[in-house]
Amino acid sequence: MPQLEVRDLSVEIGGHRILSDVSLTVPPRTVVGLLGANGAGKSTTIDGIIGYQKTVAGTISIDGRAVDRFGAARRARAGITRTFQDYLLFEDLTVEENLLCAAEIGVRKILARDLFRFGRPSAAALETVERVIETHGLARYRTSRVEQLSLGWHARVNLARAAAQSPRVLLLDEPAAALSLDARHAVVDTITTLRDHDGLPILLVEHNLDVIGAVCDLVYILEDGKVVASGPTTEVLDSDEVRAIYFGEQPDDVELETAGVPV
Ligand SMILES: Nc1ncnc2c1ncn2[C@@H]1O[C@H](COP(=O)(O)OP(=O)(O)OP(=O)(O)O)[C@@H](O)[C@H]1O
Repeated sequence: MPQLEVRDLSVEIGGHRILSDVSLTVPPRTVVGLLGANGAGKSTTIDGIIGYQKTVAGTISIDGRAVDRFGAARRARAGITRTFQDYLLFEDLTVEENLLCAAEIGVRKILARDLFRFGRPSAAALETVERVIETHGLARYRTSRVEQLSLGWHARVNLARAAAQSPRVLLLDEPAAALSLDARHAVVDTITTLRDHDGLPILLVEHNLDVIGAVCDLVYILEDGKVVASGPTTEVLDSDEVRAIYFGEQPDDVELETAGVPV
């Protein structure tokens, strides 16, 4: 089972240090929350891991295999898959077709732009799509165009599409942002399935503490581009130090609702 290891990752943008020596481990079958106030460096960490953001120092490995010298495309082929806060689904294609595109990319180790080269879907991709539809309860919407679906179902399809790519490591960037309570529950269900059924290591950037409490086994707290606390979720979130740093409030004076961003 794969594990993601990030050691001493540092990023500079325009001469400013944005991340300083960020280290984190995402074990298999584990959801690790990456938390912090706006501007703490969460998205930059994800961008650094996928190879989208140049790093000035640090190592990244999957299951002991270093990938930090790879470009973004090769890291994707090595199994690092991310989702975006903007879902970037193909709205005019069906759920099944969206999943098929992702599955084909995963099976053939190609980029999205190369999809048009292949006339017929591969048997392996079709099989993957069936598995994902079944696992993530998408059967009744398989032939619906994504544009016909509610925001909650967009969120589910977005996560299922990542699963269809057969990742070895999943990086989820605020999958529950701007969703209703019901839709957030759907996201929690889907992430739980990705962890328990697919056994994936999952790094989750999230602000909503209900979602964090429901799915994160471990959390890391970032502040000004540095890890300032880490450990089991309740232990970290309940510590006076983290409550003071992260919520900007005094101990015993904190309502655990949101972490700096409106629900
Ligand atoms: N391309 C860029 N140019 C200049 N500064 C940047 C750039 N990208 C990020 N930053 C800065 O780096 C810091 C970290 O940004 P980042 O987006 O990683 O934070 P975040 O924790 O993901 O915040 P949010 O929760 O708002 O998404 C911020 O101060 C941001 O302004």
